[in-house]
Amino acid sequence: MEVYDLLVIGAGSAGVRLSRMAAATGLTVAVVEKEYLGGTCVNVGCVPKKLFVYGSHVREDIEDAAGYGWQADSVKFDWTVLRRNKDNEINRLNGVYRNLLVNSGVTLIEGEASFVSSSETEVLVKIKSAKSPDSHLEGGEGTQIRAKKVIIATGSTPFIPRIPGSELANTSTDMFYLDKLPETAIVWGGGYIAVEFAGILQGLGVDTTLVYRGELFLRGFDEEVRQFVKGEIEKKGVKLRFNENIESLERGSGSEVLNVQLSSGERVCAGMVLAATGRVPNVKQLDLSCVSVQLNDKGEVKVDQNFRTSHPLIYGLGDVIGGPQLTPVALAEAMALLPHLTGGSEVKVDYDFIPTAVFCQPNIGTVGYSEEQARERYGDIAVFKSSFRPMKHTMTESAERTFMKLLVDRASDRVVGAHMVGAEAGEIIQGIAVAIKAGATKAHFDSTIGIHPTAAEEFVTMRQPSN
Ligand SMILES: Cc1cc2nc3c(=O)[nH]c(=O)nc-3n(C[C@H](O)[C@H](O)[C@H](O)COP(=O)(O)OP(=O)(O)OC[C@H]3O[C@@H](n4cnc5c(N)ncnc54)[C@H](O)[C@@H]3O)c2cc1C
Ligand SMILES: NC(=O)c1ccc[n+]([C@@H]2O[C@H](COP(=O)([O-])OP(=O)(O)OC[C@H]3O[C@@H](n4cnc5c(N)ncnc54)[C@H](O)[C@@H]3O)[C@@H](O)[C@H]2O)c1
Repeated sequence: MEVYDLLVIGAGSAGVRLSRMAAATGLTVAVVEKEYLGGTCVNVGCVPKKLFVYGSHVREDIEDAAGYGWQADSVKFDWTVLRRNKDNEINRLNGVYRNLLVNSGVTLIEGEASFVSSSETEVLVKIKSAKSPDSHLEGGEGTQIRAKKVIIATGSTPFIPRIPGSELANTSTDMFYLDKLPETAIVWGGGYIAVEFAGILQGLGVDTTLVYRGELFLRGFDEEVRQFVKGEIEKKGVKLRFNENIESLERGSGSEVLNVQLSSGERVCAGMVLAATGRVPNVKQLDLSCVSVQLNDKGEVKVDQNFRTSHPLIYGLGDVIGGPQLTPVALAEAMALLPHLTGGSEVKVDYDFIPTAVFCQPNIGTVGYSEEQARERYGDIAVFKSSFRPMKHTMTESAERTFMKLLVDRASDRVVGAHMVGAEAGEIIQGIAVAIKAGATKAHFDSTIGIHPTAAEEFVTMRQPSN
């Protein structure tokens, strides 16, 4: 039996990047994948989600067109077309990932991996599920693989709180494969997935209510951003119920409707409940106890700063080790681990100033500290902000507004946070993130000439602090 230099478990964002980069250095690499190439991001995450966001926004684009003289009298939406075109695009991407791996010389193994045992020099892994008949992948039921090093890159999976009837709830994964859309939906949760899917569903014509147990959703984001987003989402027609939770679900007799018991005592009906209540690391099927890999108190694979687990030959990367659950972070971790495996010069992942976007409608783009965090860290903070009607909507009926905010450490003049809620906020904040990461000061922002007429130019023209 061949002994691979490296066996990667999981062909998601982290696993694919690591395996092909490692194979390019001449190591013999195998990757085991149980479900789909590209992992969560490509199949049931970032990519199809963003396609759905685009799809759902078309409704507003059509409404806005009237202000510019375009008449669209007969407008119809067909979910099956959106879903099918999305599926085709994801299939295309699966093929791209397959080619990337194969062309890099990586051996693809289809199946679910679990640990068997280890010695001082090798780890033994077995493949549980059988290979599908039309698969071009190697492996199959009972295959055992030996490797000098193993990488756990198994990602995470949706978590649904245990309540009576929780099996009736859908997860974000289910949302990508629905046969039809319901007329009404309750989105349960207040994080990224909840606000993104509330926007998608409402935009596609589903009467949507978001139920969140806390005071205000998007915990951890800048308080004013959260308040602003609340207002904007409400304008789009999503009903927001905060300080509310779901206690049980029950199928209504003879109907497709669910009866939903809320913590306030009210009982409501919905065609669907989407549990957007967080994710848990994929570790259950790995039989980690066979190799004494330890988990932390959140059930994530515990690693040191070089991504090594408690076992010297086993490493962890991406969602399964906790930290920010974002694809670019998983990729950065893979690139930082590579030199440890290949003897290259050290690369560290810098977890400060990671930019992120929430693809609610309008988008949030953010980098650096919230005002609350910045005050705690730096003390004296100058706050620059602006809220305005975007130029596009001076000619439409839309009431959508844009919000921007810069936070400056008064002692050093360094910009330590930039936040935006508005169209293409993610696109705009990516550029600002480079400046902030490079240590740009407010003086640098002020001396940068704007691009006119854009919304983004506001970031270099805010002169008067609000405090
Ligand atoms: C709905 C949704 C939207 C998202 N949107 C964004 C976004 O817009 N931007 C962003 O940056 N991030 C987004 N994310 C997060 C992003 O998808 C993850 O952070 C990223 O995919 C993590 O990569 P990973 O390699 O750690 O894990 P994954 O991509 O999940 O890959 C893990 C792979 O391991 C496989 N696997 C698991 N166990 C085994 C086993 N025992 N044997 C073999 N294979 C196994 C899985 O099938 C999977 O393919 C989103 C997530 C979700 C759920
Ligand atoms: N645009 C993006 O980059 C993007 C998009 C989607 C997801 N993601 C990543 O995926 C991760 C997971 O997303 P998510 O939205 O599922 O998780 P999350 O952690 O962001 O939000 C989970 C929500 O569920 C609520 N919740 C948890 N347990 C609950 C319970 N028992 N009862 C009621 N409510 C409960 C929490 O209060 C929280 O509001 C995110 O943290 C993010 O890193 C990123």
